[in-house]
Amino acid sequence: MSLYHEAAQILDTARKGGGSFKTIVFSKKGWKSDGKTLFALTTETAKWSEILSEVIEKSELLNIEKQNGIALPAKHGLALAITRHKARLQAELTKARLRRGLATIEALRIHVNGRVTKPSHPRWIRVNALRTSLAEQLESTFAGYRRVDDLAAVVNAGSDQRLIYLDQHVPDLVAVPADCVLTMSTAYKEGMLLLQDKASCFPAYLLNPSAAGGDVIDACAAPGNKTTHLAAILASTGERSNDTEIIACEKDPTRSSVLARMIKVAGADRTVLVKQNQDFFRLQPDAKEFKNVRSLLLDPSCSGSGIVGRDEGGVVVHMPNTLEPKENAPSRGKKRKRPAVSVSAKVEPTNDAEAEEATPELEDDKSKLGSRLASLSEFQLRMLRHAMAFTAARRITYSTCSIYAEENEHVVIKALKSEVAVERGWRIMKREEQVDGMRRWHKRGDRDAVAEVLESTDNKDISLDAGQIADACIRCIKGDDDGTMGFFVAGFVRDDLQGSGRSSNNQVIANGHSKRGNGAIEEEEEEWNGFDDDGP
Ligand SMILES: C[S@@+](CC[C@H](N)C(=O)[O-])C[C@H]1O[C@@H](n2cnc3c(N)ncnc32)[C@H](O)[C@@H]1O
Repeated sequence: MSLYHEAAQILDTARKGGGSFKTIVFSKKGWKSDGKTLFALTTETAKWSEILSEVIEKSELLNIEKQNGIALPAKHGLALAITRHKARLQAELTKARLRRGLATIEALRIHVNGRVTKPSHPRWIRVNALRTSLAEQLESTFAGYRRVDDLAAVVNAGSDQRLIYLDQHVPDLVAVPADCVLTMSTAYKEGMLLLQDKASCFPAYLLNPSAAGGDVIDACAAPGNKTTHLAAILASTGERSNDTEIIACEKDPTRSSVLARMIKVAGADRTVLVKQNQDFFRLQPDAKEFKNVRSLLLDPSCSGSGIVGRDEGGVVVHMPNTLEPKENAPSRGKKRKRPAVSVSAKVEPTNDAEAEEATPELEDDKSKLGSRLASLSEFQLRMLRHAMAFTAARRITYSTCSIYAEENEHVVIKALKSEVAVERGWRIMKREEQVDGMRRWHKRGDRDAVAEVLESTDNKDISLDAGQIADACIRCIKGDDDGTMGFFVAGFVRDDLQGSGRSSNNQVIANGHSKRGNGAIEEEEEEWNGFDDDGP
């Protein structure tokens, strides 16, 4: 039975946002079951989970089989419990099929598989203002597309429908059905179109670099989605002085060369100074080179928990409503030591030996996640404090593609309370101070998460309350109707600043040595295959 218990654990972890099935299954060693079998079983179960949940709910199986999931004495197999209710379950399956207007079980199977291959996510495309314009692309690449005013129409489009939705928050951003293949188009290959999730466009847009003037540092830049977006914003405002520079840092050597290539393909190399293999922490905030840095974009490594899993086609794991564990419900089984665990990992183990194994693994995963989040958030906070130390800086955005408050609201509050923030007068960028589209964006920070850290210590240096700070933070929720990945962004501003001079080099620095020359990186020309969204 360990296959089913292990699959249940994986489904439960995925349901709680713990990553894609592929990541959960293959990043862990020590499963008793074969990894490929586990992967196949969990993805199939997830696909069918909507139908299964409906059938289980309507058959009231869980009310009959106790409140807390299917609990079985050791002598029963799980199959026997299901067999006992076979007629009831079959009747509900038939009803579920008929509710969907499907004549046969084969048609239902095709329907389920069809839903999976069609993700509930549009394909977001940023039109790169450095190379083209939205109007130009609507008349060329998207000439055969029908414009719609409803994102849902794009998400639910059939595979042969060519629809386009112009985003209402971020300029130059469009959505098309996920199965529209644009990677073969000339516009894509020439860097006019960039595949970038809507949420991932928020940081550069919120930073609004022209508002502060001066140079901009992108501290964690590869593969370069946000760097090229910054460059495009500067170009489209028409306010860019020839001197304004974006300094893009990337620590990882492999990702550094990807960044350099993206900058070039996107046509941002006249504005962007790429610092390859550069650790942001090693930049001296008071160095002459950075005396004109007014804005910093921080998009550091994070848990990546907001990224929409691609391996299972955006499958959501559904659970029957009646399965929510009831805390005081009695558990079954003679020697059970813990309350029943119901399935998504909620089928109880059929014998006590398995119960002893299954539960600690769940606890172990939780504690592993906890320590991972603790070290990530410590690193993220250090990044923010370092950014706040740049002498002339007056705007910062901090973002993650994480769903966890530990990496988001908690980091924001700790940064606001830090010595450097207090000394230099950094405060949160209030909602009313944000650029139009971000001010209008409806999903804001988690007030309870803000309050948890804000109210735990002395707050004399923070004038806003938890509600105001949460409202200043921006969130995107993975898998909801907005069609974005899970994301978080907050802005920081500092008011009392004197201006200073500026530098004007377009150069590439590799391994700390600068190579001057039109910003171009001398490397062999490869065919441009573009980038997907940024990873964790
Ligand atoms: C979430 S990704 C950035 C995605 C990027 N902003 C984009 O939109 O395309 C984080 C990046 O930060 C880099 N990184 C991590 N620590 C760093 C450090 N100390 N200095 C500079 N880069 C760092 C990682 O190698 C990774 O490429």
